Amino acid sequence: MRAVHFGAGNIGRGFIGSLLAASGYDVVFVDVNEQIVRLLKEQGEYRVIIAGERQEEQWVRGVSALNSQTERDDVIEAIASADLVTTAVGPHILPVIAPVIAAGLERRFTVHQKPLHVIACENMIGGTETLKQHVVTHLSEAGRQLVEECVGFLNCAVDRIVPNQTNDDPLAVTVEPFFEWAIETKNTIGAVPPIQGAHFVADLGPYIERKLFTVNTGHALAAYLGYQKQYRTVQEAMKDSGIRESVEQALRESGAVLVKKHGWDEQEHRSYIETTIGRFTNPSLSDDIVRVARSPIRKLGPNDRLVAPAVQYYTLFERVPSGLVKGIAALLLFDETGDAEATALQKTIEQSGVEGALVQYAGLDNSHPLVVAVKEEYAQMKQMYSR
Ligand SMILES: NC(=O)c1ccc[n+]([C@@H]2O[C@H](COP(=O)([O-])OP(=O)(O)OC[C@H]3O[C@@H](n4cnc5c(N)ncnc54)[C@H](O)[C@@H]3O)[C@@H](O)[C@H]2O)c1
Ligand SMILES: O=P(O)(O)OC[C@@H](O)[C@@H](O)[C@H](O)[C@H](O)CO
Repeated sequence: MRAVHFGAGNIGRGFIGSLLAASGYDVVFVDVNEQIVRLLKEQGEYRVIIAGERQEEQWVRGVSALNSQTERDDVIEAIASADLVTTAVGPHILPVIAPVIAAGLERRFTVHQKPLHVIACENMIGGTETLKQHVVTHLSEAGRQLVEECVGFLNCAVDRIVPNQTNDDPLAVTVEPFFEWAIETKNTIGAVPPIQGAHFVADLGPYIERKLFTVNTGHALAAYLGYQKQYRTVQEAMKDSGIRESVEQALRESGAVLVKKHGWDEQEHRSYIETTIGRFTNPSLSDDIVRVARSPIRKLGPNDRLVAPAVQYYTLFERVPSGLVKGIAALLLFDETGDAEATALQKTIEQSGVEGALVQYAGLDNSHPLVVAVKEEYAQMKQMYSR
């Protein structure tokens, strides 16, 4: 079996590539990072270090790599003969890789019409569906028809904390022990792709929301509040009792939504939250706040980790969720100059105010009670944390 995986970064090497190789796939990584591509080609293997109480190492073997910019034709051929195409590139890169995936599919259809599955492993609701929409715009009419018959685009939820890191060996990647990969079976063509350790579910909705609105919501609170208090890592921020209490408050709020909406068992969900907080405090990991806080405009989106649970909480319980509001206000204060979205967000706030940013990026009506609450919280925080 052959898998073509776009994005040989943290989650690509540290999670998806490792699980696919363990499942018997020859993994071909596709990336634009020249050094990583060269080393993967030269070495054909890399190390995953599992940072638990004991450090364990796993070797991922039998891998190769291609550069999507300079070896486009080879990427097309690899897709033509693949059984699985996966991605972990970041939501904003999906439209960038869509043309080469479409070209690979067109090439494939001229040779054979065997089933293929595509799975985008990004932190977003409907990630693979979004990728499909981008891919389809680059296909011929015949290609579009064949995609419906032969290519299963499967949404998924992917969970493993893999911090940014610099290692002596640039291919080695340190990961947390926990992982979860839930894949929706709805659009499979024939049998589900054999992936050891993945969890196949008929309806991904409850799983992606549980993950995004717990792990990523809590992470966002820790990162944006931690940034204001000038901590460097999530682990440092979580030692601050005020921040930890805000994280817990936000997760009680998003948890109330998840339990009511999806029928998750309340006790089970409480223990899911506890496990999540334990993961944030893992002393063997050092996760930069700036990584977790990255791309604040995306994270302020109406379907993302802060605004979606906050709006749903307000709709279900007719109360403003104070923890989530703190997270949104702190996000609006995130002004890291190395982050292009943070810079753009600060510019919008300068020009249109907090209200303008919430209308533009979060899709909120300016009369929504959340807008009022976020504005108040933002003003207080700005005063408290002004540097
Ligand atoms: N790191 C985590 O803890 C984690 C966990 C779960 C999900 N995710 C999700 O996985 C995705 C990737 O995150 P990450 O942390 O691995 O990021 P990353 O920056 O470490 O990796 C992204 C990789 O994509 C590559 N890339 C960029 N443009 C490309 C292109 N045009 N073609 C091919 N490759 C390209 C980059 O060079 C990089 O190697 C994101 O959607 C993220 O939300 C991350
Ligand atoms: O990848 P992002 O930018 O959507 O979110 C940052 C982190 O919260 C995220 O990468 C987590 O580490 C990951 O989602 C854990 O599974």
